[in-house]
Parts: sequence; C-alpha cells; structure tokens
Amino acid sequence: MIRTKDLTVRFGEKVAVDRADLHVGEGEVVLLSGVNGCGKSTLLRVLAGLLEPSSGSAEIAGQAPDTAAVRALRGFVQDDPPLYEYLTSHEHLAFAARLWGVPVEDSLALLARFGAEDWAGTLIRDLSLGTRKKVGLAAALTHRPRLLLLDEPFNGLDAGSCDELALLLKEARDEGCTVLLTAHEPQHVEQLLDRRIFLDRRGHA
Ligand SMILES: Nc1ncnc2c1ncn2[C@@H]1O[C@H](COP(=O)(O)OP(=O)(O)OP(=O)(O)O)[C@@H](O)[C@H]1O
Repeated sequence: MIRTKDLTVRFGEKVAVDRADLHVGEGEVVLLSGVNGCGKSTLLRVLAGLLEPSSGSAEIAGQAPDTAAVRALRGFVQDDPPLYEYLTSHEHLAFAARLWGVPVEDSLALLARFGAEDWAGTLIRDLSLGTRKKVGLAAALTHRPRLLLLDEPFNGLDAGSCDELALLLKEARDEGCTVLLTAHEPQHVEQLLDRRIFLDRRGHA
C-alpha cells in the first residue's frame, strides 16, 4: 500500500528525512516511531500529498500521493488538524460528507462515538484541542478510507475517547484498512500493531 525509496526531505540545510525506504503492506497496522524531531510528521505529510520530497520517491497503491485516486482512499489526521475555524463542527462535517458523497449522519455518528455531539453547533475556533481532534478524526474517517495516516491521534483525547478511537481503528483494520500512525504513548494501539518502523535521528528508516 505504501512504498518509499530513498525518500529525502530537506528544509534548507536541515535533512528532516534521510533516504527512507519504507514498505507498508495492505491491511497492516504500523507504528512509525523515533525520537522528537526525527522526521515522522514530515514523512506522513509527504504520504498525505502535502509536501514534495527533495529527492527519492513515495507511492501509495502504486501512485503518487497527491493524485485524486489516492486522495479518495486516504484519510489523514494531523496532530492539530487544520479545520475551517469559522464553521461549526456540524457544518465542517457536512462539508466533508458532501465532498465524499456520504450522508452527513455518518459523519455526525462518528463525532457522537467520541461523545462530542454536544459540540456540533460550536464554531471550530472555540473548541478545545481534544474536541478539534475529534472533529478532525470524524472528518477523516467519514468516507471509510482504505488507508489511514494518523499523526499522534491519541494526543489531547480523554481516556474514554482513546478507548473509542482504538476500537474504531480495530474495526477499520478488520475491514482491511491499512494504518500508519505515530504515537509517543502507543499503549492504546499496542494490541493492534503488526509492526513498528523506527526512524533514526537523521530520519533514516
Ligand atoms: N516546515 C519546516 N521548516 C523547517 N524545518 C522543519 C519544518 N518542518 C519540520 N522541520 C524540521 O524537520 C525535523 C523533523 O520534524 P518532524 O516534525 O517531522 O519530526 P517528528 O519526528 O514528527 O517530531 P515529534 O516527535 O516531536 O512530533 C525537525 O528538525 C524539524 O525542526
């Protein structure tokens, strides 16, 4: 599902990801780990189609990460997800649902699974970090993606929501979804993991 070859990302002089060769098979749940600053988020942003590698290549299902076909099969949640600040949670999720051609009720049901349905009418800019994360997760899961890229998805969530997210990931995995995630405290997903991939300090896998 995911393959990178000699993937390198530089920010000026700084090498954030250094010749990473990664392979994640269809249906695998893989933890991307390594110390702070080793390049995990940068690598995920390349796979999300948000950042061009400086050299080397990245492919998802045999295609470049920024193609429409890959967008349709991927869900991505960043640690502090960028959301439409002046929409309510309901409006944001309705927008995501319309984009994917699924009923808004499906999207709102995901929000409710995190116990955040009472925030549906609140402007995104007035939400706490954890509730923002719940809206971001609900939006990313709305179209039941075949690939989930999750950057610190448990960060900011309360204990019950962590358990609910772990359950959602188990359900996704059981349906054949591939998951690549980062988590500094991975105890919630330990049971689900097929493998770990370590990036060293220079962002080399
Ligand atoms: N837009 C940017 N411009 C310049 N340097 C950047 C940029 N984004 C990331 N970096 C640098 O690239 C390196 C990798 O950052 P990245 O956020 O990918 O690490 P990480 O492994 O996700 O860290 P953490 O575990 O703390 O989340 C760091 O040295 C960071 O300072």
